[in-house]
Amino acid sequence: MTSRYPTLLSPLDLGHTVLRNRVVMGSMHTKLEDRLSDLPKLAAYFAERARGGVGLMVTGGYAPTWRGWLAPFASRMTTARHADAHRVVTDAVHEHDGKILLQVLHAGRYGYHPFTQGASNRKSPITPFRPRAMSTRQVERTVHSFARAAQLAQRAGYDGVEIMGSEGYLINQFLAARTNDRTDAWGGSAAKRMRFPIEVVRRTRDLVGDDFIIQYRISLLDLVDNAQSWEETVELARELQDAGVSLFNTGIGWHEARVPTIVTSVPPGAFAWVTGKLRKEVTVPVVASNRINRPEAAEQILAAGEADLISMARPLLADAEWVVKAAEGREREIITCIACNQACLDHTFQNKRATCLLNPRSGRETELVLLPTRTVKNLAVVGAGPAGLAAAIELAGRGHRVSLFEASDEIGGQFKLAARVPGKEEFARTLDYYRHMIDVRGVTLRLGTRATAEELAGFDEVVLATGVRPRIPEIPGVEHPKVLTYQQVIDGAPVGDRVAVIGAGGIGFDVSEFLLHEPHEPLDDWMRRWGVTDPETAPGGLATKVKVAARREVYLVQRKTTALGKDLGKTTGWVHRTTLKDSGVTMLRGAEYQRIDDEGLHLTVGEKARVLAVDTVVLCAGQLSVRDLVTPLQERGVTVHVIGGADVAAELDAKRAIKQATELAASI
Ligand SMILES: Cc1cc2nc3c(=O)[nH]c(=O)nc-3n(C[C@H](O)[C@H](O)[C@H](O)COP(=O)(O)OP(=O)(O)OC[C@H]3O[C@@H](n4cnc5c(N)ncnc54)[C@H](O)[C@@H]3O)c2cc1C
Ligand SMILES: Cc1cc2nc3c(=O)[nH]c(=O)nc-3n(C[C@H](O)[C@H](O)[C@H](O)COP(=O)(O)O)c2cc1C
Ligand code: SF4
Repeated sequence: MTSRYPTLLSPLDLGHTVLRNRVVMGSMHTKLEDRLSDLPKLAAYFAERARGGVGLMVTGGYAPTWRGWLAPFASRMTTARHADAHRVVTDAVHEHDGKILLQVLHAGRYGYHPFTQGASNRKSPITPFRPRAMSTRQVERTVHSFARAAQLAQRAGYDGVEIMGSEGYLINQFLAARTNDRTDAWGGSAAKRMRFPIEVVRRTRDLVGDDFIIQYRISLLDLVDNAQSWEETVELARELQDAGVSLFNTGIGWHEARVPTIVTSVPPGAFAWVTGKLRKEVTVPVVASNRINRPEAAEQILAAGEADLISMARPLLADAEWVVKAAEGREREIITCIACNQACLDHTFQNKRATCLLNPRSGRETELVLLPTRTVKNLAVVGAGPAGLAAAIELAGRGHRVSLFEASDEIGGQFKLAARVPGKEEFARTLDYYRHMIDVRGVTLRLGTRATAEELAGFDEVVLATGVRPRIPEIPGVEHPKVLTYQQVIDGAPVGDRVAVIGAGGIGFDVSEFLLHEPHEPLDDWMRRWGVTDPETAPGGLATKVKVAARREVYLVQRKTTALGKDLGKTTGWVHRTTLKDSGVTMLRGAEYQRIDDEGLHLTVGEKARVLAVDTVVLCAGQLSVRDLVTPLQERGVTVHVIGGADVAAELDAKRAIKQATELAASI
């Protein structure tokens, strides 16, 4: 059978070694790196991906000195003891013919601790700690520490290292005038600012010899002011190549940049063009990165000559078998990363282990194990939202006989609504995956069937995943025809030009986006809206933002006095807030609702009475669990498990729903 992905799945000869395909698993700090005692779990995590066919993997960032830590006691590679402990990881990967690089990352002023050092003492806007400027001697020692970390990685059995030169960490802090005001040999001109990474690579190559991969993650778009020009980036790349780099990986945007680079609303493949620009300037292979999650897209980027390899970080967190599924023509079985960040990057910021919303086994390979069942049961799952879908396919995967009841004529529940929100279009892939897996695993799907206690009583056990319904707040006039629930709006009910959205949780934000913008925004429009441009025309690729005309006048209102959107994800909330602000949405907090009538929504904000003269009021005021089958089933003596929104009606919590479903499936 000829592959649909001839380039993606073709080997790449690096001279001293051959990569079995063009798929790179990008670096992700999962928190399993931080303690040596967790390395067997990290080994299992990488082993699954090596078994799944990934060509080359990169670990999360390891600091080359303790001052270079991302956070106190985070991962570092500084002693022979560390190196020897890593054998378990490299052996596990090699056993499955994979290859793995250790990422060396010095956080510089991004270190979240009081002992940070930087090229200068300029504080970053995203951490509370002011770094100390390194002395000339400290700079030299730090250069050596990078090379020493690489040497230790070699001792540990790694196939190479990735040197982290992007996202605003120490290396960028040397490269950019905005963070380097040194007057010694390491600053003062573009050439002197480049010296640090060039020396790092040169000394690393000297210590590790020729037969060891040095991948350098180069910042192609800094997306901050006073950053590198494209000429400087090209000059740097050429110097690094001469110093011994084997491959270039792409880095996009410093962490302090106010341009989204990895969230769902970033169009897939958004930055491949800039990797393509670099590819024309160097002779070593280059890797495209960020928001590439499907095999067709990866193949297209390679076929267009924009890159030699494709990095996927979160997509391979979501599905360890991504490569083998693509190779075998089982694309619809791929759990496609939807770039929600909810269980990966948001966890990192909460100091929790990274996993995946869609795949709770990820990062817990040795802990959440779904084995074939010894006692086949006849099970009913009620509700085909994320909780019921995950429960049904995982139970069937273990060998149980599963019937899945869904009252409506489509699967998806609330998640189906999410997929219609502009910027969340990819959520539809999740539903396609479940639709397909229902067939693959032989689940009996009964659409358009509202399950009753009588028919459910015949099953061995029942999983209730009946989800949530919108909560209707007690506001006089709430029954006025201009009032709609979020569900009615997203289902297509007519909405006027001026709208008040009651409730500024995740759904309130999403409904506002739904009312303001068209889905499937073209890449060019997205770039203009966020001020992303060709770095040849503006240093760092940062241009002035262009406003997009909003389709409606929207008021987003909440009772709470806290900032709107405060409870949205740490890594995604600011994107939603900025989008709505840029679209002219009026945000009101501390509102007391008085009534709704022909005039509009009457409220008081502080002591002041106001009328929002709107045509439509949309209720996004929370949800209630649907649990009407619990008692009738229990009265019949049926074993009932309640999961997902039916258990706890939390907003935007498919993560909890799917995790609970998968854990339940492992236990029945
Ligand atoms: C606009 C919007 C955006 C969202 N965005 C996100 C997001 O970005 N991230 C996130 O994590 N979450 C998001 N969510 C929330 C997420 O969709 C829910 O947390 C999730 O769907 C809850 O899953 P569930 O399976 O428990 O319930 P539901 O999705 O409510 O599904 C329950 C299903 O049960 C069916 N049912 C009920 N009673 C019966 C019965 N007696 N017989 C048969 N079927 C029955 C219903 O028809 C429904 O299909 C969003 C929700 C909305 C509305
Ligand atoms: C949980 C998490 C941790 C990450 N840690 C690192 C890291 O340690 N070093 C690094 O270079 N990039 C890190 N990244 C960024 C990824 O390498 C990658 O650039 C980003 O996720 C976008 O690519 P993707 O869409 O393929 O996931 C991390 C990303 C996530 C989600
Ligand atoms: S949690 Fe969301 S962003 Fe992270 S890997 Fe899973 S689907 Fe992708």
